[in-house]
Amino acid sequence: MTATDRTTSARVLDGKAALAAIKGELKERVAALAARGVVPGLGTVLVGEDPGSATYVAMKHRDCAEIGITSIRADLPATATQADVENAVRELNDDPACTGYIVQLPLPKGIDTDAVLELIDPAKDADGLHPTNLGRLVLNVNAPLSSPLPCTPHGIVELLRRNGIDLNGAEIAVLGRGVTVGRPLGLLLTRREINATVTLCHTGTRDVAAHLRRADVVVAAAGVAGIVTADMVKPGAVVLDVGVSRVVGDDGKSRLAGDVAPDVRQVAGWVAPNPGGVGPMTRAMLLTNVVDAAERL
Ligand SMILES: Nc1nc2c(c(=O)[nH]1)N[C@@H](CN(C=O)c1ccc(C(=O)N[C@@H](CCC(=O)O)C(=O)O)cc1)CN2
Repeated sequence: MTATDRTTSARVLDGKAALAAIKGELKERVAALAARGVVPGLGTVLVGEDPGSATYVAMKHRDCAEIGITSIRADLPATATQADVENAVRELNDDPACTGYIVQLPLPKGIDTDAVLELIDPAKDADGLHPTNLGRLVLNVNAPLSSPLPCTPHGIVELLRRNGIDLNGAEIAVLGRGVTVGRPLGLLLTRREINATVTLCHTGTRDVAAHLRRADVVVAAAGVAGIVTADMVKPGAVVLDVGVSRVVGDDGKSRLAGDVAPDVRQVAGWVAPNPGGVGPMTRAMLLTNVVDAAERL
């Protein structure tokens, strides 16, 4: 199947089903590690009270419990200083029970995120966001990677692969240039083994719709509710909804909304919904990074 084979209504890229399958695969690898006396342990650093971040961290630890990964939590108050956050990172670097960890993003205003990420031991970087690991993603264009990949970009590629969608030669428009999704995704998709052509659209792009309409695959990671509408999508294209934002509905109630408008389903060949598409894959790839790192010990 190619990226733009036409179907009458969009088929669903089911991230929850893929997550369940990946958990089953990882459970076996964790059992094999246990036989070697290695227990993988995921650490998380959560700063502040953001309810979204708290939910994601809780889900990550629930996933770990299901497959036999130990959990280590460092929950800091919103008043935590740069030094407090950096100390939490140093403790996880030094903790032998922690084989991989993440700093949940975004960090509260006033915390220097780059400085915190740089302190992470690259061998324990379960998010693939340390400069060394991002550098390996840039440099190893033609070599198999043995370093962790950022979870959402890797999850997107894995979700497409598991659904038989071939990216070789595909035109892919990525909307959003953030450090957790858009920018590393562009780097990953242009690696030789994936071989896609990428247009990375952002707030400085003059005619976003024109770029999206040409694409076999659209990845919407702008964090602007409903920014991708049906008229911007080529019939039969694959559309992945990654961005999340909070909107106030007609009833005055606040709710979460993705970047992709509902009418896109009538035009697209495949849609990764939000929720239920790429989000669970982010968690699946985090678990994969933790197990990979433990296997390298
Ligand atoms: N350190 C990181 N911070 C953040 C990352 C990241 O990869 N590393 N990505 C996002 C948030 N994120 C992971 O932390 C994340 C997003 C969504 C989901 C998920 O499973 N979503 C579910 C719905 C969850 C719900 O009920 O609200 C879905 O889409 O079905 C997991 C993780 C920003 N920060």
